[in-house]
Amino acid sequence: MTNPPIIETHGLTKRFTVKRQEVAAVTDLSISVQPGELVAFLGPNGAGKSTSLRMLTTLIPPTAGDARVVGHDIRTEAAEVRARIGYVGQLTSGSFAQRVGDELLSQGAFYGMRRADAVRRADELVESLGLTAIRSRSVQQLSGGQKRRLDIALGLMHAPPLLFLDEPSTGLDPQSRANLWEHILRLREEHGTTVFVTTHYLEEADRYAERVLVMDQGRVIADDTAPALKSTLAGDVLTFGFGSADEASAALAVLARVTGREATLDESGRATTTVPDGDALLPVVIRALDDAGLAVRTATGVPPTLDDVFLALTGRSLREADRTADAGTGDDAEHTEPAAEAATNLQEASR
Ligand SMILES: Nc1ncnc2c1ncn2[C@@H]1O[C@H](COP(=O)(O)OP(=O)(O)OP(=O)(O)O)[C@@H](O)[C@H]1O
Repeated sequence: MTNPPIIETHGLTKRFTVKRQEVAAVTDLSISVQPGELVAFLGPNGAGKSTSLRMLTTLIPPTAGDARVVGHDIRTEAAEVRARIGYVGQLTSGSFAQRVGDELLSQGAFYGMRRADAVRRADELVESLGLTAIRSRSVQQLSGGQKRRLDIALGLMHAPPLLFLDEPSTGLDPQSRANLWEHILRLREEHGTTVFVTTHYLEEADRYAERVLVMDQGRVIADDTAPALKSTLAGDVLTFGFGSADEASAALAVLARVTGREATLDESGRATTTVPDGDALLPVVIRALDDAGLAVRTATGVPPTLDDVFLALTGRSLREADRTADAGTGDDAEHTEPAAEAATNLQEASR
C-alpha cells in the first residue's frame, strides 16, 4: 500500500494584479509528492516557483484550486499546515546579534518545545549541518553559506516531516553550494525529511533531486527524474571532425541516413546531430562514415543537460529565459500584493 501524498494539489492557481493588469503567476498546478521525496522546482526568473511555494506554505492564498499539505487543507487549516512544515525563504537570517545556539533554542521555544527537547534537537542539527564550530558565534558574524545552513536548522527545529527551501544556494560560491547540498542530503538521510526545493541551477536539480518539476510561465511543463527527462526530451549530441570541408559536408547525408535525424555543420565546420542513444550509435556512425570513404578525425558524444530539456520544451535556453524575464519584470514596486518573502521563514513571520 502506498503512503498518502505529503503534498497534493489540484488546479492550484495564483493571479496577481499589477498596474491593473493580471499576471498569471501560477496556473493549474496539479502535483502529488510522496513522503521522503527530494523534489526540485526548476525554472527561469518569474516562472512561478516562489509563488507556488508561498501558496503551499500558506503565506499567500490561492486564487483558485486546492491543496493538502501534510494532510491538511492550505485554505482552511493553515495553522495545522504551518505547524508541520519548515520553510526557508529567499532572504537569510539577517544580522541578529544572538548566538547561533541561542537562536536555535529561541526557535524551539517559539514552537513550544520543552527546553531539554530543544537542546537535544539543536545538538543534532548543529552536528548534521556542520555548525558545531560556530555555535557560539553571533549570527551576524556568519558567512553566507553558514547563514543558509543556520536557516535550514531553524526551519527544522520542530522536526517537520516536510521542508520547503526557496533557492537555498543562490548567491553562494560553488564550493559553499556543494557543501550546503551535502548537508541537505545528509539531513534527509538521517531524518527522512521530504524536501521541496526551488532552484535556478540546472546542475543542482540534475545532480541532487530525484524528481524535477520544470516550470515555465506559471505552468509545470515536465515532471520526471532528470535522467528520464533528458533521455525522452533531449538527446546526445554527436559531433564528427574531418580533414576537409568537403568531407564534412558529404558526411551530413550519411549521418542523416544512419541516425534518421537531421545533421548540420557546427561553427567549427564539424558534422553534428542529436540522437536519443548516443553511446550505442557512435560506433555505428563511425563505421558507416568509414564505409563511405570519409575518414573521421575526431568523434565526440556529449550527453544532454537539463538546459537541453528546457530548450526542447520551450525553444529557449534557461539562461535566455532568465534574461527575458529580467527585462520584462523589473518593477516589483508595483506589486499589489505584498510579497511574503520579507518573512525569512514562517517562524520569523510570527515573531
Ligand atoms: N506579490 C506579487 N505581486 C504581483 N506579482 C507578483 C508577486 N509575486 C510574484 N509576482 C509575479 O508572479 C510571477 C511569478 O513570480 P515568482 O516569484 O513566483 O517566480 P519565480 O519562479 O520564483 O522567480 P525567481 O526565480 O526570480 O524567484 C512573476 O511574473 C512575478 O513578477
